[in-house]
Amino acid sequence: MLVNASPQSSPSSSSSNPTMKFTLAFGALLATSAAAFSPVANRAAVSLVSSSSALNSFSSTIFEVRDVNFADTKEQIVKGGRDLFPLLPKAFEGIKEIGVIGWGSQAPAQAQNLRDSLKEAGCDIKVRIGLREGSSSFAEAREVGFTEDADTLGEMFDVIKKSDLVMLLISDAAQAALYKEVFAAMKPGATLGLSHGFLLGYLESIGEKFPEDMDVIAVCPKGMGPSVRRLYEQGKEVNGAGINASFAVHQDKSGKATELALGWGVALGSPFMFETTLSSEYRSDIYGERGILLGAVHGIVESLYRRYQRQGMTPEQAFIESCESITGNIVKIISTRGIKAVYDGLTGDDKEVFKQAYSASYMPAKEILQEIYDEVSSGNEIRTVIMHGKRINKYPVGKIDGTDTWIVGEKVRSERDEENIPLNPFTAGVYVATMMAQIDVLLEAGHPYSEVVNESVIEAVDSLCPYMHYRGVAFMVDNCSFTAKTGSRKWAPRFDYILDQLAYTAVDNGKPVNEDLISAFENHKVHAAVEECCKLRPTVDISVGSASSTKEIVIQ
Ligand SMILES: NC(=O)C1=CN([C@@H]2O[C@H](COP(=O)(O)OP(=O)(O)OC[C@H]3O[C@@H](n4cnc5c(N)ncnc54)[C@H](OP(=O)(O)O)[C@@H]3O)[C@@H](O)[C@H]2O)C=CC1
Ligand SMILES: CC[C@](O)(C(C)=O)C(=O)O
Ligand SMILES: [Mg+2]
Ligand SMILES: [Mg+2]
Repeated sequence: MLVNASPQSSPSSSSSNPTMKFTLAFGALLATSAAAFSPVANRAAVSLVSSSSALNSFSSTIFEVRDVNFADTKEQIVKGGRDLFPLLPKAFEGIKEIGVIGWGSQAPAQAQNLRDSLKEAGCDIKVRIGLREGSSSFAEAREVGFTEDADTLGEMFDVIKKSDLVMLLISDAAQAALYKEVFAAMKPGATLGLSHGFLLGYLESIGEKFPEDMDVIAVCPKGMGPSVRRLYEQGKEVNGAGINASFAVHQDKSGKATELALGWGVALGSPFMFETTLSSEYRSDIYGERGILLGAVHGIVESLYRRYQRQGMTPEQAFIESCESITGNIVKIISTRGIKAVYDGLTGDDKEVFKQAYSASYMPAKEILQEIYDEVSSGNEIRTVIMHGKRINKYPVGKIDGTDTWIVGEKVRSERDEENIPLNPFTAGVYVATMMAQIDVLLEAGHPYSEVVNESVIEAVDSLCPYMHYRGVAFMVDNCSFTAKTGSRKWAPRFDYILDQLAYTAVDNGKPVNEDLISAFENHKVHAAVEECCKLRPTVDISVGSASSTKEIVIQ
């Protein structure tokens, strides 16, 4: 968990004054025109890949590439499923050793899923874990069968040297600090595999690139590590249960990079894979986790919990009407029937309350969300994460569930009557407005529906909120990446304050409902896209409560 990843100490710095170089590079990034921050515009700028210079033009000779209509847009996807495991030997052709580097949230899940899937497919590929010397994670990796004796566990650079595919799953801040050594250790012809676009964002910010003689791919699960493992295990009973993943082919020297990326996604158990670029991925991912996935939902719950008590509810009832209403009712409706079903299910006064809350919350939430998107696109948020990595030894991340809200919440959870959790229409209006504002910012920036819906809807309802429901907010946030933990802690209070200060006061002062906003919501194209995405995966309630070989992080 601890990183010491300062740009100053980075071996990458070629300038005699690395701090200055870092600052100047970000300055240059900020000075670039707004158009260049659009993922579509940026695609051309960063793409070194001939075959995927435009999205939705990939092909595969191994997996079926399907056209789907997300709202009014045609996109290409590859559907996953265990029935495709027999195709894995072909997709992983030429790969004999896979090095999974790190043991945070993703690595335990991805390494175990890959090992199981490749074995089931009859592939003779070794999956080996690489960790920094002295890492406390050695013991945890051994517990699930990766051992030095079997030569499936070792020091990270030793593992990197032997691997044909290096899955770099150490924290993003550590990737930024160590990338030069990692590239230098990789053997000729090996592929670099990422689960995030962060490293590209960092390299661009300092005017550097990936070495041009290697394949660079990413498979980015749109859900936290424990859910990637748990749903994979459930997929043994329900074919196709899993976490969707985006994939990016950034460099394709071998001509085999797309097949390998798709094979990796299938082996993880993803119900479907959709194409992105590293640039589009890091913008949407870093943004989404600061928004409705983690930061915004935390801020919404805190602000509503206080509001409902001010209105006379007991702390327990206030928690039920805020947090429980979201995690135990609203997200379940969204997961099975879509966002609009929450609204369609309301009648009479409840519908009016929803409209008031929605109409008052949409713009304040969108203001913060747009600010987050701009901070990510400009490189500022990447810089925040790297600077946080530098401070972390002195100021470790603290617990976020020691407050009254979450202590009361623990009691409520222990006494919960799952069948009778209310759907509070005010809570629903605030939550849905924030989700819609997040969707609109991404669509306005040019992200494809597949990315927008996964990063704003499916991940929230299928992967993250179920953990907040059963284990509380800290469990949800702290099983996410270091990048996400940093951002959620930074932005949650901004949502809390702006909703309290602007949205709830507007309602209390009798501001009329903005009918244009409501009509835009009712007729939004995203509803059709959500419906289509949901058809592509079985509706499975994640078994968060059951025992599993999943690593789960609890900060003491
Ligand atoms: N969390 C998630 O669910 C998701 C994460 N991702 C991406 O996956 C990647 C991995 O993230 P995640 O699994 O969350 O892990 P974390 O961000 O929590 O990072 C933890 C891992 O990084 C290692 N690490 C930290 N500093 C160093 C260092 N200086 N040298 C070597 N290793 C170091 C830790 O080692 P040690 O074990 O020794 O402490 C640990 O294994 C990131 O790119 C992230 O953005 C993508 C999708 C979802
Ligand atoms: C939502 C957080 C995440 O992006 C994720 C689980 O996908 C992360 O960085 O952990
Ligand atoms: Mg993330
Ligand atoms: Mg993510």
